[in-house]
Amino acid sequence: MSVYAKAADILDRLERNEAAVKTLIYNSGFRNIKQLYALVCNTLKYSDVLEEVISGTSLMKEKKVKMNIVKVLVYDHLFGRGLKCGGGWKNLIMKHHVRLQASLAKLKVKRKVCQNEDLLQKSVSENQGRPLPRYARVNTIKTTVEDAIDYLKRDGFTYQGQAKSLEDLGQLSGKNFCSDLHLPDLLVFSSNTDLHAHFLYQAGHIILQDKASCLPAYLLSPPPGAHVIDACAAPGNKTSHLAARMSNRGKLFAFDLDPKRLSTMSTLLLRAGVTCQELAHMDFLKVNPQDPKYSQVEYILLDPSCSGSGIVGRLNELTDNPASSSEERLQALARFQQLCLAHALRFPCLKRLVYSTCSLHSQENEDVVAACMQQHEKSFRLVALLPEWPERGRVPLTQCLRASQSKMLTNGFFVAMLEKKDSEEKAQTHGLICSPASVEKRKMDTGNTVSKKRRRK
Ligand SMILES: C[S@@+](CC[C@H](N)C(=O)[O-])C[C@H]1O[C@@H](n2cnc3c(N)ncnc32)[C@H](O)[C@@H]1O
Repeated sequence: MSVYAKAADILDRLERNEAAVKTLIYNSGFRNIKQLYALVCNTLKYSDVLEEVISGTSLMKEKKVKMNIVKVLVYDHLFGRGLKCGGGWKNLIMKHHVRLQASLAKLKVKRKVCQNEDLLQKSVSENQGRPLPRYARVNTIKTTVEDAIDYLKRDGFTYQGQAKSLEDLGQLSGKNFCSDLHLPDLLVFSSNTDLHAHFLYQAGHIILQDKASCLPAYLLSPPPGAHVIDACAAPGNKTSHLAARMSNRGKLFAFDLDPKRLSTMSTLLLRAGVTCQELAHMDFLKVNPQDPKYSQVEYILLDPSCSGSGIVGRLNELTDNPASSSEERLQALARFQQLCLAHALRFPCLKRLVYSTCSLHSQENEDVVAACMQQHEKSFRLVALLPEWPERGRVPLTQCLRASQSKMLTNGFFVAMLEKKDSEEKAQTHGLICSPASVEKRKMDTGNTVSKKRRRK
């Protein structure tokens, strides 16, 4: 039986509640379990998207076709690796190819997204448990926080002032909104607020960005006029945030390997009024740190590809499978992340670097940073970040920050900041690091073993 027939059969059985997905797959007797697992799980994740796309065509009016076989075929055709079959099924899909593409494009316009993945996240997150508040970062290149608040008030929203606790964020309802308690340019709305059609978003005055993903540029905090690298930049929310921190002055070199994501990024930066960027379709690992072009680069933001396990609504129970977060895959990602981090530290004038992921796995977070620090501890220190942020990196790396849905009402996230030891400009000057007293207190609270070792020395 082909993988498509097998996957459709498993979807039928799931609908009949015959067993859990993993059980059905492992008991299927199919030779390539990994391939089958990926196809079934991805079809499930895209299920409502697929149904809507298919309903925009006359595919289901064809004789003897059933929904689940059509779903797996359309999944692979539109979102997967392309159909790996011939004969009747391929002919069927190809006959409806143009309609399918048109229906997909229509759905993207309707949901106001550019990427297939965004379609997925939106559809999945809408069906998930406790919803997160909605965050909007005020784009200070185009407006001020005060003007954005005034505009929203005139538009029927009720401003509640600055939040005093995380509970204030979780309790927002209706058209109430507030300023965030940690990040100064961030406004917080109730979970059912959709600002995609709002003038402030359409005009680039606000950027709809999860709170945790605002941390890297906020913490790196390059001053106006600085030379900065955004190493893995697309689709560019953090790039536009960096530009705002730089008051749109200086040089912002942004690299990405994916041309489609880069083109989305150009649109996003244009809307945000960013002009200090220089985008390059390039492998960051091949960017030469000795190139005179980068001789003044003092700040690097490194937000490399990761497992994405922190994204709320990714159906973690499904993605926790051999195809997506196997130890093998995590190790490959961690190797790539380590290479990027080591490469970034080769830029001769680097003063400060922020490393971030939207992963929950310590293999991609603390382990990557700890391995790098072992190699570079003579020249770089790990900066202890935001004393008021309660969720910390896992011991011993409590200088770093973590964020999670349950504790911080954000997507799962990790941030570390490395600073050159002889750097004249200290993060302290930006008020972004812990005072010595609060670091000491946290060391005592967490039993920071690194600090203990240092003390022993
Ligand atoms: C987590 S995403 C970055 C998100 C982005 N920082 C933002 O906030 O919008 C990781 C990006 O790294 C890019 N990437 C992966 N490998 C790369 C490499 N070797 N060089 C440059 N970019 C790379 C991917 O195409 C992807 O767009």
